[in-house]
Parts: sequence; C-alpha cells; structure tokens
Amino acid sequence: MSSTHDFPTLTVVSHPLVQHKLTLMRDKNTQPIHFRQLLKEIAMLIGYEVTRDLPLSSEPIETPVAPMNAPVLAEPITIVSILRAGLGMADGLRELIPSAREGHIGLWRDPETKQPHEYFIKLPSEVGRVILVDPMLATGGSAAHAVDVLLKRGVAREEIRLVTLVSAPEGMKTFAAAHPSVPVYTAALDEKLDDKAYIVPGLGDAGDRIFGTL
Ligand SMILES: O=P(O)(O)OC[C@H]1O[C@H](OP(=O)(O)OP(=O)(O)O)[C@H](O)[C@@H]1O
Ligand SMILES: O=c1cc[nH]c(=O)[nH]1
Ligand SMILES: [Mg+2]
Repeated sequence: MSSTHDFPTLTVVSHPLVQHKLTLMRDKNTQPIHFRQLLKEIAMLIGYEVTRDLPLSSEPIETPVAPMNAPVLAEPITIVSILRAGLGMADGLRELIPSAREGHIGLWRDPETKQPHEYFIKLPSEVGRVILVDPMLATGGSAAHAVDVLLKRGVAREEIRLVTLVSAPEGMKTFAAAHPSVPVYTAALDEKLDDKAYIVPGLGDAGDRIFGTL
C-alpha cells in the first residue's frame, strides 16, 4: 500500500500482482474476456485490503477434535455496484465475501455535461456496511452521487468504503471534498483527465471494455 500523494483518505494498493494485472488491463489489445478476468482478480486483491479491519465476533462450533469459539464476520456486508462497470469488480468481491448482499446503482455519465444520470436503484432493505465499487473515478461525479444515494437510504457515512481501479486526481479531489470521511481504495492514481473527462493514461471506457460495447 502507498500513501505518497495528496489525499489522506486514499489508499493506493501497490501490490506487484495488482500492478502487473492493471498493466495488462490498460493495454488496448486486451480483449473483454481477459479484461473481465483481470478486473475480477484485482478486485479480490484490493478486497483483501478493504476488508482487513472488519469486526469479528465468535460463534461456538465443533471441529472433528474439540468444541471451540471461532471467529466469524460480525456484521452484514453489502457490495454496491455502480452500473455498468462496477459489476466487473463485484464479481471479484462476491467470491471473496460470498455472504455479502448486493445492491445496484445505475448511473450514466452524459458525454456533454459529464454529469451522472440515475436510471436504476435497487438496494437490500438492510444494508449495513457497504463496499461501493466502480473501476473508474474520473470527475468523481458518479461516485459522489452514489454515496449521496446511500446516505439518503439511511446508510451511515462511516459504513461506506469506495473501491476503484483507476482514479484521476481531479476526481479524487471532488470526491474527498463531497465525502471527506469515506475511504477510497484504488490500484492507481493516474495523471489527469483529458478534454472528454477520460482518465489519462487510464484504460479507456471500462464499461465498454468489460461488455464489448466499443
Ligand atoms: O467519475 P465520473 O466522471 O463520474 O466518471 C466515471 C463513471 O463513468 C463510467 O461510467 P459510464 O457513464 O461510462 O457508464 P457505464 O459503466 O455504463 O459504461 C465509470 O464506470 C464511472 O461510473
Ligand atoms: O476514463 C474513463 C472515464 C470515465 N469512464 C470510463 O470508463 N473511463
Ligand atoms: Mg462507460
């Protein structure tokens, strides 16, 4: 993990496997089948860091040898995907936390205004701790809006963590200003946004690369 940047709430997961897999994803010749697999693998690796301090309680069980009080996750967890591209990260987190519930927030970024438009929301009735996932933090508008949705549904600020794959400094600044207490985990803090608000060097449009809609 690294913190050699200007954002106190940002953790860049610099593990060599994460960085190697991200390089493969960035390559424009990587096809959707491999892009999806790599995204899932990176989400699992980042997920390990995001879940590092989850509270545990204990439950009585019997091993084949003896009874014991054994540790189990103390609280329900909900993985919330920002559609569409968040689905690709949820695939990895779901494998890591099979007991997690899932929610979906559908957002579409208008190419002219760069503003997010909401088209779908479905969340479990009890949400608990939330791991919010979207591979791209570009202007930060979509992620900030998704956190607003969660707060309106009664999720406590301190229960939310955002996981991204590639983040732009502009987006991180906007997101941290809107939600200064929400920790963000990412694999890379890139250089900047271009004039279409795409991340440079980035990896292109994550949703299109996952679903082959280029
Ligand atoms: O930080 P922002 O500037 O808001 O941009 C990031 C958003 O843009 C992309 O979604 P997109 O609108 O392309 O939808 P998609 O996932 O359906 O492709 C991406 O997956 C984020 O949700
Ligand atoms: O670089 C970017 C910016 C927004 N959305 C993406 O998928 N990629
Ligand atoms: Mg897209």
